[in-house]
Amino acid sequence: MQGTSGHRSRGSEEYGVYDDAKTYYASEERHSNRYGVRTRTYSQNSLVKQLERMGAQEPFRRGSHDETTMETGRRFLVQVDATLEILKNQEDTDGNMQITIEDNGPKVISLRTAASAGHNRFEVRGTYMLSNLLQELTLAKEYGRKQIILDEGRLNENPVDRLSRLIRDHFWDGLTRRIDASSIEIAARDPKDWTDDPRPRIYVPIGAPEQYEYYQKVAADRPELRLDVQQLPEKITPELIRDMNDKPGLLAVAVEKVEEEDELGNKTTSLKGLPFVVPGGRFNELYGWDSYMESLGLLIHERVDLAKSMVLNFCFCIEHYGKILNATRSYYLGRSQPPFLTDMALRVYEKIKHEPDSKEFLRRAILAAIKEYHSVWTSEPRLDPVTGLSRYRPEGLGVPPETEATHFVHILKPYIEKHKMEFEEFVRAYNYGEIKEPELDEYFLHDRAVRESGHDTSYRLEGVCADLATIDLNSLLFKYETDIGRTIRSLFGDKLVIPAEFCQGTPYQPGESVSSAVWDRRAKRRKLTMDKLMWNEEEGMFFDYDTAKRQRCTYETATTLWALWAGIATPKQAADLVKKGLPRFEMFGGVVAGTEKSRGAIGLERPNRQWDYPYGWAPQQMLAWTGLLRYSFTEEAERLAYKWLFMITKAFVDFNGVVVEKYDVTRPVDPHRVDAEYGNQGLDFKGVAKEGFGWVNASYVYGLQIVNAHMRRALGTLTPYETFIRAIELNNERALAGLTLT
Ligand SMILES: OC[C@H]1O[C@H](O[C@H]2O[C@H](CO)[C@@H](O)[C@H](O)[C@H]2O)[C@H](O)[C@@H](O)[C@@H]1O
Ligand SMILES: [Ca+2]
Repeated sequence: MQGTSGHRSRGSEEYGVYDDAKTYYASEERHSNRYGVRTRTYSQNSLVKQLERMGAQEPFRRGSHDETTMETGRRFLVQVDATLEILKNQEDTDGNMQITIEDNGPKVISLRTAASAGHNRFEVRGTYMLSNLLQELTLAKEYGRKQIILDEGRLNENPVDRLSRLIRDHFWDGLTRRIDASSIEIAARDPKDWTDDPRPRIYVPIGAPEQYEYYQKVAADRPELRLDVQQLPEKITPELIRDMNDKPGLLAVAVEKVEEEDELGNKTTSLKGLPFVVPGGRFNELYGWDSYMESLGLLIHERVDLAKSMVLNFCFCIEHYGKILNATRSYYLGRSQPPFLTDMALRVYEKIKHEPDSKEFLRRAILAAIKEYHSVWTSEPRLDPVTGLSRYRPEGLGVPPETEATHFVHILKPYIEKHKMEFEEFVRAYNYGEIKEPELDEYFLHDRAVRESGHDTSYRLEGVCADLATIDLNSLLFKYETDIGRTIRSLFGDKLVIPAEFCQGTPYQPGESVSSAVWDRRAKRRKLTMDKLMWNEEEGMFFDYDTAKRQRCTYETATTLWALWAGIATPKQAADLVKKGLPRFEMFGGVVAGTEKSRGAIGLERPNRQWDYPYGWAPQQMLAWTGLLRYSFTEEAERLAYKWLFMITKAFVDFNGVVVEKYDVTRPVDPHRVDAEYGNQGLDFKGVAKEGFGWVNASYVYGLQIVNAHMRRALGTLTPYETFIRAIELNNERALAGLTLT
């Protein structure tokens, strides 16, 4: 059985070229038996074959036929340490442990062939193959191999296949966490913990006493972990969240009961954490909207277990913390993130509906979403009582502790100078109300809202976010309303009873039942209000609405396309959005977060913000594609997906397998280079990338389902979109000219 993909069967002497690293490198036999081992190739996966099919020249010399056949492929006999040394000294000329197009080595290394018992040599050429060699050798070394028999197929693999395979077999597992004795030290690690003693710490809600007991036992059994276990009080206040800044920690999520047996056969019950996928890099906890995006990729890869358990973790968060959290760390307790629970639960349900407990799973998720809808999104302060629209407006106190150290320096500098204090001294005094600065209070009210919006940060939102009924949030709530209504009607006989534990913060009494009609009315009302206040007929786009100034905003944001995803646009509005709106956001690498005009001039005093032009983010792409398809704009969805996938694949090929958090979608050569705010995540690896970045991984596999087969092949040969489309048009013209009608 091959890792998680499971699509290869193997006889005792036959191995898969594309086995996951563990299967490939853990086998002693495969790498010692030079002659007995047969390796299957998947010729359709080979870059060589792709090039041949296109009539293009191979970028490297092929060896003699006695050493390679289409059946087996060429194999190399490689001494791991020595070859790694040569690669590093000769090819990694800038010494960053990656081989990229920026290295100036000779770009060629000669390897011994396995079939000649190391007698003959064959040259491996070019950045892509050499960087794949570096990646493979780094993995081989990690598995303790001194010598390997390496399939050439792993070096010249079609890059689309290689990246999809890495995501499926490696990246998801690399990003999966579980909060229990098996790996709590990994889940608890927090690169954003800037305190002097960043020890592992877990906060357990008052309603989960078994978990509190369990983690205390883990701490006692394994003192070397220095695990600090704390129980949260029942009421979580802004003051409490602020006080926890000195002792930041992980927040407990859902667990399941499991039976364990010791050596003597005694059975005991223990707890096992429900797994979740983290975004990656500095973000090592369960995030709100990242999880939804990740689940789209996980479901394609048949990792339903993971997507399902993330839904259950969200239910736990709503039940115990009152909301789906921005993420599960103490400093995120006061705020949420863009809500996607209903769509996520329905997609999981689609996959598991044949299972006996699937209806119960969906019922719990919908009940949790109803509670979240009322108690978080449509009650004050997030609700604007005048319009009935909602805003990102979380509660909190003081300066968010998790950002990079320099993030607020330019904001706080005048106040620090005014009070003649050191930076940290001022932050403390301000956080604890010893210094009153109402203007700063206002700034941080909006800053918290920006972070809740997921779009942290952007000039669209800075200094105003808590007042904005954004097109994104209100589209998402419209989707909640329609999803909840439809689910109650079609799956629960138009009657859903609200149990006591889901009533708090809602208008319902325990045992009261709800029907779909009220949800249909809510959706209808929201749509009418959004049409009236947010739609600009002339511009052909929805805009945010400022509930304080009572006026429509003018910042052009890609979130206008979320109206398509949610299904809130009429067919005419959708056509306008595509005709007038979309061209403003379409760049070389896909959809940009906002337009250059709206961002305005940037400079030393007004630095770049990561959710503005020229940056593009995975969720914006995925929602745009899905929305366009929903309204049958197939060509546009395919084109945008192609551009995004091309940019990611090209960076992956040219930069040693890199997959990052966000991209500069206007930059064809090195789009992964983003220096705004905390920089990019996913860049920091030695030799081989192990995780990619959660939502970009998902966008890659999701996007590959959007483009057609022809496009997928063209992506594999790194054909830029313009070249691809010209070839298609030429072909069409020829076909048209040759068409004879009888
Ligand atoms: O530490 C700074 C901020 O980091 C997070 O925001 C960014 O990463 C998140 C995880 O991928 C993502 O959900 C968000 O859209 C990004 O902007 C965090 O969510 C912020 O609250 C935090 O202040
Ligand atoms: Ca390098």
